[in-house]
Amino acid sequence: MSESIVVENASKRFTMQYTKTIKQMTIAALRRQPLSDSFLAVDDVSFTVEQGESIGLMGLNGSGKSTLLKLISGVMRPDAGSVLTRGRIAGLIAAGAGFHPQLTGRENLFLNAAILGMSEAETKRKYDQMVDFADVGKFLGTPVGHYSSGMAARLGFAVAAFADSDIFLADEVLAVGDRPFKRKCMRRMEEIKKEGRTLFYVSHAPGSVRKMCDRALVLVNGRLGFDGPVEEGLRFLQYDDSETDSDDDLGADI
Ligand SMILES: Nc1ncnc2c1ncn2[C@@H]1O[C@H](COP(=O)(O)OP(=O)(O)OP(=O)(O)O)[C@@H](O)[C@H]1O
Repeated sequence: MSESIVVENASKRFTMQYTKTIKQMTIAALRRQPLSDSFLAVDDVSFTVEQGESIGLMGLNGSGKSTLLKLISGVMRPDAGSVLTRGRIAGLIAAGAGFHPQLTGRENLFLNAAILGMSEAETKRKYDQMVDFADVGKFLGTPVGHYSSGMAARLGFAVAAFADSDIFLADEVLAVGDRPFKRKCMRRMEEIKKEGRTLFYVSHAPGSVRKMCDRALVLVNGRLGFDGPVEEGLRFLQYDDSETDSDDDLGADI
């Protein structure tokens, strides 16, 4: 096996600005209140993923999952440490990310495919599969700015899911999709996994992580609190099966 993702002591710091106007800054300075504060959204995180592994990235809201995914996808750079990836990366990090609101769904499909490194010929070859999967019907000719968040997610996921990639990242894409679409996404991710691609899947739903992933990473306030088997990760998180959310049975029905 070869290494697919190597994250070494990666940290990402964000700054929160408490004051916006000069007046607010002056008042804060006179009161000796801080003008801003910074914190580590990802704090000294290290792990290695082998090609073909399926990772479930879990953790409470605000624990740094999306930020870590952005570091892996290259959308953000770490302030310290390093993030190395091997091969092509595809995935959906946020619904509508990378879409141009004034371009139609069809135009955005070609644009997104090009951003993911697909040639025009490759996109044309996979066009029908992508359009079938997105299933946005007559809205394919409508500007994406008029799409609902679920529709934008469908189109984004469809392009990413059929692009050739070595690493597939999925962050909360399933959060905005309706139930049949979520099920379809889960089935497609199963296929992606079987194709030997590395899967990095952010989820709060134990059922789908159990079904999809062979390893769990759990972030706690930006730090890697757990790295190991999924069941142990769920126990670490203290996720109780009796209070599973509505997405959970999706893991069982695919
Ligand atoms: N661009 C940014 N600027 C400042 N703070 C940010 C930025 N992006 C995220 N944060 C903050 O960093 C922390 C981690 O956010 P992140 O979105 O990575 O968490 P998460 O684990 O994905 O949360 P959730 O489960 O709610 O999606 C949060 O406190 C968030 O407010």
